[in-house]
Amino acid sequence: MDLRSDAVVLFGVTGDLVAKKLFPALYELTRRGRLDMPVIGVARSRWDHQQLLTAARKSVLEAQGRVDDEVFDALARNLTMLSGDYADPDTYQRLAEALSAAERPLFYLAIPPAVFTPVVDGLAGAGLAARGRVVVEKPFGRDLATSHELNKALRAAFDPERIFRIDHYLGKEAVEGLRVFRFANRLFEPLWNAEHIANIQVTLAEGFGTEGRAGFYDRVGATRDVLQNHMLQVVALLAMESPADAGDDAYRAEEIRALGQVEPLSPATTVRGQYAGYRDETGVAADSNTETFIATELRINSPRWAGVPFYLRTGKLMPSTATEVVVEFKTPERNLVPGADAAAPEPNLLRFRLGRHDGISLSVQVKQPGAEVTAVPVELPVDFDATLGHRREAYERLLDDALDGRHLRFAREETIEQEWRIVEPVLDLPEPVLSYPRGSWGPAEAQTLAGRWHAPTTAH
Ligand SMILES: NC(=O)C1=CN([C@@H]2O[C@H](COP(=O)(O)OP(=O)(O)OC[C@H]3O[C@@H](n4cnc5c(N)ncnc54)[C@H](OP(=O)(O)O)[C@@H]3O)[C@@H](O)[C@H]2O)C=CC1
Ligand SMILES: O=C1O[C@H](COP(=O)(O)O)[C@@H](O)[C@H](O)[C@H]1O
Repeated sequence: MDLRSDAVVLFGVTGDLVAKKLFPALYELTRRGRLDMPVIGVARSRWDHQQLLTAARKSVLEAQGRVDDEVFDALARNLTMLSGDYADPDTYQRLAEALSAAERPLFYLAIPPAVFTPVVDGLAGAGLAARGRVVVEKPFGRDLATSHELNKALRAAFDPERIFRIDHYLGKEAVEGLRVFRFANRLFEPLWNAEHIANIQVTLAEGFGTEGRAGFYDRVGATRDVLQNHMLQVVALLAMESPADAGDDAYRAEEIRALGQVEPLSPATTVRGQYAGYRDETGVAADSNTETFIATELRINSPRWAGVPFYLRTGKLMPSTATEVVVEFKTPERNLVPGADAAAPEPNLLRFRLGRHDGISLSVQVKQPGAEVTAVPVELPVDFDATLGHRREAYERLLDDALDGRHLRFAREETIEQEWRIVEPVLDLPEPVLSYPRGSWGPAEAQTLAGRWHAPTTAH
């Protein structure tokens, strides 16, 4: 492993991501003795030191419900603020002075994608890129062509080994756990194919709207925000073949191969929606055609998945907040035991809950009590919090990894390129988005796409 970084620079320290995820991650790393180094917050806003500390404390309090003063004071001693314009070379000169004692700073770009390249250029101009690592947030570019351009700009400034492309779903224990479920259980592997699986559904539902990020969101939309990255990453883990060995490179190679077999999405089997009232939000264009919801059907050209649709849907202001995969198995070849009301028995459903209350459940048929022999589904649930105890948050794990120069849980360039290739046909479609009521599962047209969507079981 490479030497650990010895300073952190957070570009966009006044922003939503830092408030929601990065301050709590820094606090937790401090608690565990993993962050005794300078942390410099950079922004255009002219925050003083006290404003920075107030924001950091507030965000820890909101994330955890309490603040341990001893831990927070240790973090606060390392925090400093640097305000400046990203187009002004003076900003980077002042940063270079502040980092004069740091040999391996980590630069975290928690800023809108449009500013990634100017900041990378600024760091290179001040001689900071040569000895630093850079963490780039998603979405990585706006499409395949711009992701190539961004890679070019990053590679011109940073050694490839020092570039870390975040897809924070890779840092989630439950998402990483898909790999364990698939390859550490003999039970399901013989069934994991078109012969036994009817369809696979992935839902990333959010019960909230743009939460003050509408200006950013309106330029991005649901496809670029989460479908292109988080959801396709989950699909890759579900669909991949077993790797040649247990090494990380072998796993990543299989993921890339699986994505390479995914057909580009088709507008004909895609429904885009926008929640009612979205255009009235500050920062949203009055005639915005940005989708806050997308549902689509994905197909994989491989013997394992021939004829098996993967249905994906994501949206803001849905009935609940949940990220869930449902694997729907085919029903028995012969219908010997009817389900309720003499209908065919329900299919077995294997659910992976990947959100905050993560876990797994499997529905199986058991005998309905009574004189008749009929089937009724029951759930075999596992709740990870209750069974496995507390696990670290994704951003804490990823920040820790990046500080150590560990790439395992970061997205590869080829993965991101495949993801853009897959979504490209449904980006910026000219057809008007369909309006949907707040708190619904999107436009009516999306309801029939999957035949029958399985609603997530978690609401939190
Ligand atoms: N928020 C989230 O939940 C998540 C965000 N991300 C990604 O993280 C990155 C940051 O997201 P988020 O924090 O939500 O973004 P914000 O919209 O909150 O922006 C972050 C900061 O960037 C600065 N900024 C805004 N616009 C510009 C601009 N045009 N030029 C220069 N600076 C600007 C602002 O600070 P100031 O004006 O003070 O300089 C702002 O506080 C994005 O790439 C996003 O995709 C990824 C996962 C989740
Ligand atoms: O990257 C993003 O992800 C979050 C959802 O992440 P989760 O860990 O809460 O499931 C989403 O809300 C945000 O819009 C997007 O930028």
